Amino acid sequence: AAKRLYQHPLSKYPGPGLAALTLWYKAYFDIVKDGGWVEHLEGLHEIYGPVIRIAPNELHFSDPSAYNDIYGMGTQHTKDLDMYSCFATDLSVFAMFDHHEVTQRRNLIGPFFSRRAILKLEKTVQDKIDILVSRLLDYHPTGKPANLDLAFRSTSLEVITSYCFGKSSNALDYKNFENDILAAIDQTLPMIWVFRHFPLIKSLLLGVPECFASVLKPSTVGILQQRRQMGKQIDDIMKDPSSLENADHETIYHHFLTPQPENLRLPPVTRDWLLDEGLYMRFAGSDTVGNTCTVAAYHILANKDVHAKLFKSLKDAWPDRDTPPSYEILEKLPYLTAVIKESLRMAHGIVTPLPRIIGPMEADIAGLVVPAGTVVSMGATFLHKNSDIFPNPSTFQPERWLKEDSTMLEKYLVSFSKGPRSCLGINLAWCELYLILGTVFRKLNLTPDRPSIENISFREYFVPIHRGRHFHAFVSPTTD
Ligand code: HEM
Repeated sequence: AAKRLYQHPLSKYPGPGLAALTLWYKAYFDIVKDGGWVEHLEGLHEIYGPVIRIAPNELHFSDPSAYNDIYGMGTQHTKDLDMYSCFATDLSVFAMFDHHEVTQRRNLIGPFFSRRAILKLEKTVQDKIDILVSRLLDYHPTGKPANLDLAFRSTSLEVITSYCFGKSSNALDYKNFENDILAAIDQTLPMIWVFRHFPLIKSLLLGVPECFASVLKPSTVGILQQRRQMGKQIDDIMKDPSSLENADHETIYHHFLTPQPENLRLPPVTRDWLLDEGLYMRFAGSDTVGNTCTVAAYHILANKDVHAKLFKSLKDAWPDRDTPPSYEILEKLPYLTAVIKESLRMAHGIVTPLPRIIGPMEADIAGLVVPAGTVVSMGATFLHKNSDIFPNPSTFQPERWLKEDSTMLEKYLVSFSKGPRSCLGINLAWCELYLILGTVFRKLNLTPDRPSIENISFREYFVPIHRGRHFHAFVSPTTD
């Protein structure tokens, strides 16, 4: 213990003594304080300053310049598998750490999510959003409020499932948007910190047949069912790849199963790889977009001026309700763009600081020389809530993105992270955000039933899990 405290290369960094001694310090906030680590970390930075030793071998930074040093273009620090393996999708690109393999895999998947590819499949996305709008309008005659949280997450789940797999998840067809896949995510997500700190529990619970899991830990049954269902889909495709010819559009399976040029020397396609990739993509593509839309709707509806301005700019660009403009027209609307950027800033994307292992050499992070092998991170919330960069950070102000010098702010908007491991789905995400928020706020009048900051404050489980009751609103059509 004395060695860790006084002779370790990180001994000179400030932080709680217990954190320097043991990983259980963090585990306590993750598990016992129920996703309370980031909130605690904010308090630690107020006490100890911009760099803290948060575990025996880990530093967390809050100095804005650290973000680029850790994650920016040209960095080669690897992902820390101690954290990334808690998602049980070890073979997906998301959990890969070898720099060379990551580049190969990203080059393989990247074109499927390129802007060109997204523009080609814009109609798939718009069709799903039209279903969302019509499902929300079903609430109008009932006088009951709709659960917007589930409605948005179901939409993004449906988009990613159709886009990637060429199959509908039917997520939008369920009563009150309560579908099995989101239920499985909601039940399993709060387990990730248990899986992280007790990897044996993960192997045990995810390795047993569903019938045993239902006895051991019923909340993991959903995820096992999802694995089984997606596994079956993959088996069918691998058995008969020609079945892909019937799909309406290109899917990730087309992409993965198309023979790659010899010189890429990619490892052979396996069922386990396709399964991990598919499961991760469905998770990455659903909650992130859905949460951002919920945060956007909450703030737009809480700010009458913002709502009025947004509606006016949408109506000017989209005079006839029944003739929607294309994504390329919507993305040119300055006010809608500012609303989306501000929503991304306040929703944060992924709220857990993303851990990287310094290497292969020591590195300069925010002016400090950090030894190779050290785990470092900086959470997006620490940039997004920095009042020197974003004055009044807890106020929703799309206008901050419309000022002359606002392009300067872009580099501090890190919801999609930056650099070699930044979000692969960013083009799809932007397209969805424009089409969902544009369509919903052009076509619907929403009135929150019980707005409260609880609806969007969060517990940190990689993505934010909003506290309290989901955000609900009464729905009626706009008349002009
Ligand atoms: C508003 C929506 C989204 C946000 C805020 C977001 C955010 C992020 C962030 C912060 C990362 C980096 C994670 C890390 O370093 O561990 C990431 C990675 C990733 N995202 Fe997204 N994402 C969004 C939507 C999507 C969508 C729609 C997809 C489509 C499938 C997607 C696919 C991925 C993938 C595959 C990675 C892993 C990349 C890698 O590890 O190299 N994301 N995303």
